[in-house]
Amino acid sequence: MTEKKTVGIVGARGHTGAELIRLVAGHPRFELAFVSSRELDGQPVSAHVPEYTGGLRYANIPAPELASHAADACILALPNGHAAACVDSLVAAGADPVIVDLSADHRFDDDWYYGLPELTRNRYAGQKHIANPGCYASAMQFAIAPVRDLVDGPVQCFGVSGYSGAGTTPSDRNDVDKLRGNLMPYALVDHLHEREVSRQSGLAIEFMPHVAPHFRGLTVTANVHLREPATLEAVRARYAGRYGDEPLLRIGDDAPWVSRIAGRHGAEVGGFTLSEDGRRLVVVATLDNLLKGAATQAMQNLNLAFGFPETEGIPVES
Ligand SMILES: NC(=O)C1=CN([C@@H]2O[C@H](COP(=O)(O)OP(=O)(O)OC[C@H]3O[C@@H](n4cnc5c(N)ncnc54)[C@H](OP(=O)(O)O)[C@@H]3O)[C@@H](O)[C@H]2O)C=CC1
Ligand SMILES: CC(=O)N[C@@H](CCC(=O)OP(=O)(O)O)C(=O)O
Repeated sequence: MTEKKTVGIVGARGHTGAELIRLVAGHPRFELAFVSSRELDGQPVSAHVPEYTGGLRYANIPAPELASHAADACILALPNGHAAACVDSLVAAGADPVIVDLSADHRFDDDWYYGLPELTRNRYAGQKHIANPGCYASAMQFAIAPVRDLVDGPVQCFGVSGYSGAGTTPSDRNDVDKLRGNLMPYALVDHLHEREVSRQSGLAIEFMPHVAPHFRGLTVTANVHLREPATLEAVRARYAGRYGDEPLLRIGDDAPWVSRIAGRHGAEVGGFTLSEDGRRLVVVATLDNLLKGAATQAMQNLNLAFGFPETEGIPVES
């Protein structure tokens, strides 16, 4: 086996950071170079992520010092607005790792590759700067892409996420007391993922997100008006044609349930329902926001960037 490629994770204490540590620890061709966290500075990684059995400790690495920690790839798992300082510091120092940014900071930047592998891998041309898509944005795009050319008018998407989607910085959206027995609507127009999917798909998206009391996993119900009447057979054939060979996408006749996707690496699309006139299609997509909505996708992107099989190191269910 050739030498492993080294990966640094910035923002490694967070929900997605922990999933990334697990994935890198279990990968045959990557190993951790550093994991940064201010709060866990000095603590052994294995004390927080038992799947990692090496001796590495978290380190507080401020952005200006990032370039002094060599790595073949650097994953940024920081809150929105913090990626630029890290990228600038790496570029200024002449370090040129593959950078995968989990935040939204580069999803609207044409100089960065937008890495939603199942839909954009044919646009990958060796870019070393990769913007990882948003979690809801991934589910919405999986729900809509196979019928994109049939869409008439805006697509409405109703989304419900587990509260891990809101990160670890305390807010109403990850406050378990306020969420108990509750469903919390927020950002009902102009959510960032509404803009992200509109930009990527070229369609008008109307997205209404909610956060629920469960920890992980999200569901999106997309309401798609069609230019011409369709049949269920034709709709199913389109989704099967588009996703049938995708190891991380599963298509089902029944609507997928969020409780069944939590902790799993793929996404599910199903529940195809047509109005009587065949002009209104409803589709449901679920995924684990921390995995296919974040860390798993980042690992697919890293594999792609290093020329490894795209799902290497990702537990794929048959
Ligand atoms: N959660 C999710 O479902 C998804 C999240 N994302 C995106 O991924 C990124 C990470 O999300 P998530 O893991 O949930 O976030 P968390 O809030 O769980 O973790 C954020 C991490 O960043 C560090 N951090 C926080 N503030 C700062 C700061 N000012 N300067 C430096 N480090 C900081 C924190 O660690 P410490 O304080 O120890 O340094 C922590 O390790 C975000 O951009 C998010 O939008 C994308 C898709 C899905
Ligand atoms: C429940 C919840 O709050 N979810 C987050 C989405 C998480 C995500 O994908 O965030 P970024 O686009 O910021 O990377 C939100 O709606 O902002």
